[in-house]
Amino acid sequence: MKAFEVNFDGLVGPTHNYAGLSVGNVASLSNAAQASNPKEGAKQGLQKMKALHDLGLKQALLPPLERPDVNTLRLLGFSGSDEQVLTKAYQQARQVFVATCSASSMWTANACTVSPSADTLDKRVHFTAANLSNKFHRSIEAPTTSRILQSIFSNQDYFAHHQPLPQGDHFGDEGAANHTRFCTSYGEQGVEFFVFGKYAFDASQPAPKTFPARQTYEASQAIARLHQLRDEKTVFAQQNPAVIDQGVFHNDVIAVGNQNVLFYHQQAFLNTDQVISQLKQAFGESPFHFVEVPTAEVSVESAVKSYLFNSQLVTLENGDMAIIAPGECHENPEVKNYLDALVASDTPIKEVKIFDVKQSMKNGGGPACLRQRVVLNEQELVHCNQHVFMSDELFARLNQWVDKHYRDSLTEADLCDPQLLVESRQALDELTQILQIGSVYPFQIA
Ligand SMILES: NCCC[C@H](NC(=O)CCC(=O)O)C(=O)O
Repeated sequence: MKAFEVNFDGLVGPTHNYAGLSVGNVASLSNAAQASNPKEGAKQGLQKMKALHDLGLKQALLPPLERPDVNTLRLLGFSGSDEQVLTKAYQQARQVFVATCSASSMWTANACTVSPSADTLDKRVHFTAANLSNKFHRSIEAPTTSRILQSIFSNQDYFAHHQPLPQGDHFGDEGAANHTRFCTSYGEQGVEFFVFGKYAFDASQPAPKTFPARQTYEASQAIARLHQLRDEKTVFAQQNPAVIDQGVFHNDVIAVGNQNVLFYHQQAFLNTDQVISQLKQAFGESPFHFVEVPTAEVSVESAVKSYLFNSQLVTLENGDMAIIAPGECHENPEVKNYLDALVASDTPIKEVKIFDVKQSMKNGGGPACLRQRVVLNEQELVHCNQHVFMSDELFARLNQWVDKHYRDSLTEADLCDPQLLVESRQALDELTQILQIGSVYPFQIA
């Protein structure tokens, strides 16, 4: 049966902000406390979604989470009216407060790991919302993310949902940012590739020294078990700890794959030769393209600054592949030269399309972070919520919705403005109606 890769982009939320919350993520720390522009952020994201839709790709979206997260603040002992909860938290525990305001749900690559039905033993599409244990501000995302995923993919004949892995460092799971699927065509059995940062239960193994390894080997193994993947079609690889210490906090900051192409930096993996031979063996006879970017042409520093590898690698209608890259890739001469040479060389990657997603980039999220890939066959496609799919009408409707509800400047002090909470809840309530996803937010189900 014919199958498609659907990109579910995260919509930038009405309280999009820069709080400097992610140690190990260079952009997040260096832009801390700058004023953000939620309206511009949402529109940049919508432009990218519309452009991919116009290219003939299947494009959908996931709504942002409610922030500030008043419920979490209540769990932490702040009480009274919602307004009082915000004020007390801001005054008494400012850093805790800003963590509950994070823009981070927009990076839907981290929302979950998805295994297409062609790869799973029960032939259902499997979803596990990521526990995002390594960062407090992200560890509070999973419950609402799960509700949203279950609402969009509700038919249990086709879709299986697992609970997030247990919280805590040992099973730290960052979702699809550390997971890639290779295949000849999307509907056929593929190879699932899990990249982890460290072994949680074996301290004798190599691990980064300065910055945290967010994804563990044991978490990746657990996801593969839950998703009923075949051993011979699953490959686990360790990220090079040295690049984690240079700001490569997820594998998707240093590698991206699509169909039979792995585009990666020379220093991405701990044992590259072994990774290549395991992937070849799991993939079988069909041709596989390893497009390795040498350090001599693009340094790790340039890769981290430009987010070259945090591009989307997509298959166009004519079968060629295109890189959907952030504008920063054309501002960096090393990276621009590399890309110019790449599209002229003999690989399936024939085009580079540049997008301005600066509002996201300032928090360390490029085009790849902004999307969750869900491979769906024709039947699965008709059994999921149709109202989250991009169309000319939805694009126009969401731009109007952003114009109506979003501010164009937000500072830390604004985040405890009770009026902002009211505005955001109105916006999200309306959004759930536009997307017809039912009541998913804590303020709707309390
Ligand atoms: N896949 C991209 C994720 C980026 C995300 N940034 C953040 O959470 C920064 C938020 C802030 O600093 O306000 C992270 O590091 O997990």
